[in-house]
Amino acid sequence: MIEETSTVVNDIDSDKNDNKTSYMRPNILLTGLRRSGKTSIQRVIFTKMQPSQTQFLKSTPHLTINQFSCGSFINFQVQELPGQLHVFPSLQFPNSDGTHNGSSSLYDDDNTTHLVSGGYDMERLLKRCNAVVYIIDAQDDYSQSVSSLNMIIQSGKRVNPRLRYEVFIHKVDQLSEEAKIETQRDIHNQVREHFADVNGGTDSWPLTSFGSNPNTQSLLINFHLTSIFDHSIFEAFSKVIQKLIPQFNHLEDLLNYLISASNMEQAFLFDIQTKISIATDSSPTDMQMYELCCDMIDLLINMSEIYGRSNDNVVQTTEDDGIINDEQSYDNPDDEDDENEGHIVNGIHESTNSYSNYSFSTTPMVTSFASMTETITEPTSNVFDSMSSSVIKLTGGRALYLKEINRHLALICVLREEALTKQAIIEYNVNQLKKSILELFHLTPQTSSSSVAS
Ligand SMILES: Nc1nc2c(ncn2[C@@H]2O[C@H](COP(=O)(O)OP(=O)(O)OP(=O)(O)O)[C@@H](O)[C@H]2O)c(=O)[nH]1
Repeated sequence: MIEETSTVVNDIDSDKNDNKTSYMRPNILLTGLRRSGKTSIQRVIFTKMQPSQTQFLKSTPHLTINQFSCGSFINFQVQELPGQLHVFPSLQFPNSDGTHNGSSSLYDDDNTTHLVSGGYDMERLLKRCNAVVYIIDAQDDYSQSVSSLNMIIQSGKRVNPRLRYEVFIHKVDQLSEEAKIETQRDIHNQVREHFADVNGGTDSWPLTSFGSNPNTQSLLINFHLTSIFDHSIFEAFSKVIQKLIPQFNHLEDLLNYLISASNMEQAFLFDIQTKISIATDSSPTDMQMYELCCDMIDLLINMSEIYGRSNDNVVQTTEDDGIINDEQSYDNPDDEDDENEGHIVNGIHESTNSYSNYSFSTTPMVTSFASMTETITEPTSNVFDSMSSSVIKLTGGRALYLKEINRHLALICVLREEALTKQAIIEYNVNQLKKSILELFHLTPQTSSSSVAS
C-alpha cells in the first residue's frame, strides 16, 4: 500500500529532527537536470501512471517531498529537486535580486563546492539524505549533467561521506545495446576522471561501479540503465530501496535458505503495489524472470479486480501490518452475486469462465495457469490474503510460484517444474519464511535505527 503525501517546501527545515526522520524514513534525494525524467519515474512507479502519459507532465518548479510506505515497516521519502534550480558553487549563487551570495553555510571557507540552488541549501539536503538518485537524460548531450553530478558528489563527499549515489542513465529505450554500453562507459569514465584528478588516482575503481566496499572511504556510486517504458526502472529503484532497508541482509539470507531447502532457482520479495523488489536471494537477478514476476503480479491484480467480490463487510483482524486472521469469513447472505461467483481459486473467484489454460500476452512463455485452490479472505482491493498463492507454468520446464506474505508483500519463486512435485515441502518452508519475515519486521524497529541512519 502506498501512502503518498506530496509537500511543496520552500526551504529546508532545521536539522533538529534529522536523526528522528532518518530513522523513520530513509531519505532519497532525486535530482538531475530539467526534463531528465524525475517526475515521470515517480509517477510510473508509485502512482501507476502509464509511461506514455508522462509527456503531459508539467515541469516541477519547487522542491517536493513524497512519502511512501510499503506496509507499515518500509517507509521512505523521496525529495525531488527540480532541474531548473541550477546548482552553483557558493560564490556564484545569484540572489533573487540578481546579486551574488557566497556566505550561508558552515563550509563557506571552501569556495569551490558549497552548493546552493534556488534558495535551497544543497549541502543541507545532502546531509539529510541517505541516497542520491541522479537522473541523466541519455538522449541528450549529457556533459552538463555529468558536471552537475560531479559537483553534487564533491559536495556530498564532505558533508556526508557515507552517502550513496545511484546514477540512472535514463531514457535508454531509444538507444541500441551498443550505444547503451558506450554511454554508460563514457559517463562512468567522466565521473571517474573527475575524481581521479581530485583524489590523484583511479586504480581502486572498478569499471561499472566503484566504492562498493563500505569500509573504504571511496565513493559509493552505482550506474543503472533505465527507462520508464520497460521494467528497468523498477529494477533500478528496487536496488536503491534494498540498500536502504536495514533488514535487507537478513531477508537475503532467509531467501537463500528457502531456495536451497526447496530446490528453487531464485526468490523475490515484492511490494505488490509498486512492484519494487525489496529483497532477492544472492544469486544474480535474471532480468527476464524479474519481468515475468512483475507480469504475474499484474495478472493477479487484474484478475482479482475482475473476478473478486465486494468486501465491504469482510471482518478482518490484522495485527499491526496486515497479519491476517485466517478465520475471516466471506459469507455474506446479502451479496447478490454470490451464486454466480462459485468458489475461489488462486486469490480470485473462479467464475463460470475457466482459465486453466489461460495465457497472457506479455509473457509468451506461459503455457498454463495452474493454481492451488485456496480460500480468499481478503478484500479484493487488497488483492492477496494470508492463503493466496498461485503457480504459473512456463515453457522450458520452469514455473513461478507466488505466495502472499502479508497484504503488501508477495514472495515469488522461480523453480523447475519437477520441484513442484514436493509442494508440501515448499509450502512448509514458505510458511516458515513468512513467519520469520513478519518477526523480523516486528522485532527490528527498536533496534535498527543505527543501521538505517548509516
Ligand atoms: N523516451 C523516454 N522519455 C522519457 C522517459 N522518462 C521520461 N521521459 C519523458 O521526459 C520528459 C520529461 O519528463 P519529466 O518527468 O517531466 O522530467 P523532470 O525531470 O521531472 O522535469 P523538471 O520537472 O522540469 O525538472 C517527458 O516528456 C517524459 O515523457 C523514458 O524513460 N524514456
